[in-house]
Amino acid sequence: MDGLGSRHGLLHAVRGVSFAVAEGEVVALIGANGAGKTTLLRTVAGAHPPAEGMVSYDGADLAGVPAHERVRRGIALVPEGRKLFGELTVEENLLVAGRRARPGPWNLETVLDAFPVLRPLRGRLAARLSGGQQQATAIARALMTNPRLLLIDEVSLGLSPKAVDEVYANLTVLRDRDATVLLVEQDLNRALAVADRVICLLEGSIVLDRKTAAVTRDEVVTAYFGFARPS
Ligand SMILES: Nc1ncnc2c1ncn2[C@@H]1O[C@H](COP(=O)(O)OP(=O)(O)OP(=O)(O)O)[C@@H](O)[C@H]1O
Repeated sequence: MDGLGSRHGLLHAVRGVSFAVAEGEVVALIGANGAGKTTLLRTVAGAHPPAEGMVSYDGADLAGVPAHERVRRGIALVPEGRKLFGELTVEENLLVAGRRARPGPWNLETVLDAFPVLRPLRGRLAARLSGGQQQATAIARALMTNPRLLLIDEVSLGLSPKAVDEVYANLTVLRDRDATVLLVEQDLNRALAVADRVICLLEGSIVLDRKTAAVTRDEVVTAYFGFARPS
């Protein structure tokens, strides 16, 4: 994306954001509450209109391309709150997403192989899952579309530590399979552990964009809060 900005009315939630995600890269987007992470992800997915700048994908400007067409081109969003169909089973949620899937390696069987925690739950109503199981189902559902870019909002928000461990085990599987992922994570340690690169937003702008191997936790914390902590 290049010079991307998004607004909520008068509020300039995302300002002049430029970065590219390379194929096979896992990028963690971090920042304090209200930094603009969700708005940025939704703008990339086509769920929120940009106010300026552009999102390009595969060399094409996505201006005016609706969200469903972005899914067809390979951009899948796992939204905040997961948004599963509560009255459908896990398997039905996955199959609905797979109905108009792009060709690719992911189908019901390969997704259940990758996320074995879901196999015994496939007949359970989504509304009856725990938070961690719902997040795993939401990520699995996005995979069913065979995305080339997976956007995951608030990976661990509201989950127990054990559930977060399980979801991150699934993400590690994806990373090892060279999936391209842009995820939003509040938990710095988790973000730094799973991502190849970390981007920190502060009040809508990028204040840090580095490979995780080349950044210290202190540098990330300073960028996150916008100032260095007194020692
Ligand atoms: N629908 C909306 N209407 C008005 N303002 C909004 C709306 N959604 C978000 N905002 C505002 O836009 C700014 C950025 O919000 P956003 O949700 O993108 O941040 P975030 O970094 O994802 O934060 P959080 O971790 O709290 O979700 C915040 O000031 C927020 O209050």
